[in-house]
Amino acid sequence: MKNVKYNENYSYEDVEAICKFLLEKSHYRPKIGIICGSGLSNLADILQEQEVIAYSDIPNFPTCTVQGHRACLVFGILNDKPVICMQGRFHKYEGYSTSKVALPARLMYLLGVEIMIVTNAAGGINSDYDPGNIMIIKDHINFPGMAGGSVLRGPNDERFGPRFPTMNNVYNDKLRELVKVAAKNCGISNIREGVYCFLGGPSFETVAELRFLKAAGVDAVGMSTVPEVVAAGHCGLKVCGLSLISNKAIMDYDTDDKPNHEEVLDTGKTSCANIQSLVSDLLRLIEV
Ligand SMILES: O=P(O)(O)O[C@@H]1C[C@H](O)[C@@H](CO)O1
Ligand code: HPA
Repeated sequence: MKNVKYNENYSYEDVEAICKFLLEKSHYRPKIGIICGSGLSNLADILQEQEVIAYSDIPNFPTCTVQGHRACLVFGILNDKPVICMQGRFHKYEGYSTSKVALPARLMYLLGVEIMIVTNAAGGINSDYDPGNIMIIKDHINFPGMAGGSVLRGPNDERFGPRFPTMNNVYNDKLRELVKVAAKNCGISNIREGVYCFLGGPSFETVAELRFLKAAGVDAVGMSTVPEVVAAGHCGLKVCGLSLISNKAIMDYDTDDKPNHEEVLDTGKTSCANIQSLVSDLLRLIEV
């Protein structure tokens, strides 16, 4: 068990101090930020002229407790654009405070990032989805948020954003269109677009829960991303969300199949090249 601090609150000044540390360490001033999901840390491997900083070397920065999250922050160049890439996120189910889960988005905002590309591994609920498919997130259902567990719960610091931010078009429509163009350019034919549902985890869903989500219009289910997206929308970042369908959700009682984290990580390995080329071409297309 790592010696992890779970409950610290990250005030504006705390995020600012981390930002200042990074700006002193790196000459990069990225306008695009990437968060790598489970098993997707190798997305950062495509950055050139890398400056890698371990989370453990950043004062007052959280660590990752989940396998498949490398816990490094990578600055570099992708298709001539400076980028910051976080190899590992902080999930609510790890026991972290809401402000810690919001930290990646808020840090990117203070660093001057304008576009946040957020990735995750997710279970495919839509019966047309197969492991290895990439789903462009069109919208989300924030189950914990709908029940009072929003990442924005608590006193609002107006320096990050307003008390009542809109989430309309939070998954920016222009970026979604660019991903489709990039997919075509890369020969990725099985690109999907759908609704991602955030659940608290860490247990995988029951068959009854999955059937409920399917009836509610959910295409893919996961345990992350939405808190970061809500925090990003709060501070006015444009967001592009990509789910790698790592496994098919098991909606049947008559099977011994079970979802598991190893399968999630394995799909990350086998689909890495596709995600890398997609994100790389997306960056070429983005104008910032
Ligand atoms: O960080 P992400 O959402 O990519 O990770 C998913 C959700 C759980 O953390 C884990 C389950 O295997 O993968
Ligand atoms: N359910 C929830 N989260 C997930 C899954 C899943 O099937 N796969 C990857 N993350």
